Amino acid sequence: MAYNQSDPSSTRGSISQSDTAILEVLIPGYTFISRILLSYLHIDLAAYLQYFIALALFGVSMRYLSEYLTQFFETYLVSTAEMRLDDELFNYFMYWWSRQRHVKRTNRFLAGVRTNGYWSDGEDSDHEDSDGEDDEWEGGNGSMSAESFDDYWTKVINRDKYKRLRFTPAQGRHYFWYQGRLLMLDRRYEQTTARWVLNNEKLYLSCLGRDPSIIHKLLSDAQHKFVERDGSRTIIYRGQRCSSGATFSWSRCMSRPPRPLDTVILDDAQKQTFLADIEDYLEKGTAEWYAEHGIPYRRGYLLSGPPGTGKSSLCFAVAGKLGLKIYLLNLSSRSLDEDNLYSLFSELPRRCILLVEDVDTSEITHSRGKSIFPQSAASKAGNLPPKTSSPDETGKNTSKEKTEQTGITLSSLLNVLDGVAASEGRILVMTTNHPEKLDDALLRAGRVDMQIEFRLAISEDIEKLYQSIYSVSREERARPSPRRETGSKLRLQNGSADHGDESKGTENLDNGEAEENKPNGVQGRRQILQSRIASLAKDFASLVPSGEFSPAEIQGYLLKHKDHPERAIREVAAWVEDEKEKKRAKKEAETKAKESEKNGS
Ligand SMILES: Nc1ncnc2c1ncn2[C@@H]1O[C@H](COP(=O)(O)OP(=O)(O)OP(=O)(O)O)[C@@H](O)[C@H]1O
Repeated sequence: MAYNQSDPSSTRGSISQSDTAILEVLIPGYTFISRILLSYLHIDLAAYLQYFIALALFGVSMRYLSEYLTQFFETYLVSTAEMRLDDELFNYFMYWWSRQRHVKRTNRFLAGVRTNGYWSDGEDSDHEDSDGEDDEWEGGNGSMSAESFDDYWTKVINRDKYKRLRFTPAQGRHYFWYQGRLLMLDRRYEQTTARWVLNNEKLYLSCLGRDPSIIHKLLSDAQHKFVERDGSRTIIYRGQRCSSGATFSWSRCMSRPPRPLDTVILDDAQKQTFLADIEDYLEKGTAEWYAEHGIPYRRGYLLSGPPGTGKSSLCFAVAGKLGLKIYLLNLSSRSLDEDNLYSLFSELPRRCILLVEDVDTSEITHSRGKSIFPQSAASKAGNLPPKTSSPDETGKNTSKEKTEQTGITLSSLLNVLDGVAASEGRILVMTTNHPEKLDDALLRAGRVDMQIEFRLAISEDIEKLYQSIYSVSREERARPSPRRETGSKLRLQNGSADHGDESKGTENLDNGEAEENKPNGVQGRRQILQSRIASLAKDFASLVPSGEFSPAEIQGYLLKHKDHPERAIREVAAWVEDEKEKKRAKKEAETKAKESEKNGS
């Protein structure tokens, strides 16, 4: 470029006016800056321009090169696993991570006290955090003096004040060693436009080399640690919107100790039939048998009966006995639509219990009056009560309205239950207080293969309930020492059921350690206690009318006297009268409300 002395712009260096204009576009303010530099510092920017351009080009090419090299490195020389927040693996990994020593040394972490996130799901946090503190409470001789309660309670309250701190890796990259290999964890929060998604997180776990086996090993180690922690607990999942916000998925909501089947009081034959049927269904070879006969491998049960009669308890106990996970589905969820329902069903594992509680509360399951399906086998056999009313008959609930209210229709539900694309291997358990409200199509054989009717407690059940509340537990009976004996709290009088003053001649097993050395030691005393309880149970059952109260109501009453079996007998007559009166009053109020509604309309 020629240097032109006559041109005033030539003072800006050996570039033409058009070049300056281009530079002005590329670097806004170039003319102004170059003039300032020239006037005050006598620096001609144009003289250095080629160096600046070369530097910029070098910078850009280095950036592209580094991006290319990083991409090349990550694609061909690094193995990476991606974990999503709504996948259980995310929890496994976080749990594993929290137990590693390097976590304590890391200087970037996310700290919080939230107990319902990641691995500490609901109840689990208690189970994980208690660290045997209950042992301290039940230690000693088992006597429950006011002082020992105060001590215990102070401890509990103090512990609850200080929620456990939880540390998880902060957003960004973390390097750590695992089995002699350097690994990298990258935690990222990804942007989402969905309003309801709070936390769209992902974890990326990488190792050097194209062989990802060390990652597989770590993840399987994490899974083992997590599953071992669960032990024999029954795990419960809930269908809910997943972190991406678009679909529904199953997320673990809690785990509970398994409930022994014999604590569910129900007609023995019914209980055994139910269990045997499920066992037969899960037996080796059954799936092949179904396939050979062209029958879809699915089984459905309907547990019906008044509230508080043990429907959910039976399902939970069976799941615990067979080690099955429970998947809870709420059909009334407004955000659940047909596609989500399909995706939830397709995600069900092969062996699990799909529990739909109170199925009648979702309007879509109600009878449509005139069923387009043939009458169910169960109804034909007379197992189901006749239908009393149909929402369609009143003209109030059309199928369109039902869809709008719940997001799914009966036909989509029927299709996921046993349509062509329906999942196989699961056990469907539906519970209801009103089987008569349910649509025939939902109850037809293939969808519901067995119905179990639960009843209000009859004398036999009442006796069993009493025994189960006051008897020494199985675990305690097996234990040689009476240290943790629940029975030790029982206040019983000598001799048979005595309805007198319990403070006189009260017998308990508080001094069990010393008693063990006596000829008729603790075991003998326990047997005596058991037979006393059995005889008291008969007395109790004779005072409670058969078939009037649910097991839940009786259990509720007994719990008020859980340490006083004889007092429970003494006061039961008054309780029965009181409850009857309440029920009468409630019924009257309902009848009046109905009548006034009738008169009003
Ligand atoms: N048959 C039973 N045997 C033992 N316990 C029972 C029984 N029925 C109810 N209970 C007790 O009553 C409580 C409620 O029981 P559960 O939830 O199983 O009743 P449900 O029939 O499912 O009630 P709902 O119809 O209202 O859902 C539980 O604490 C359970 O221990």
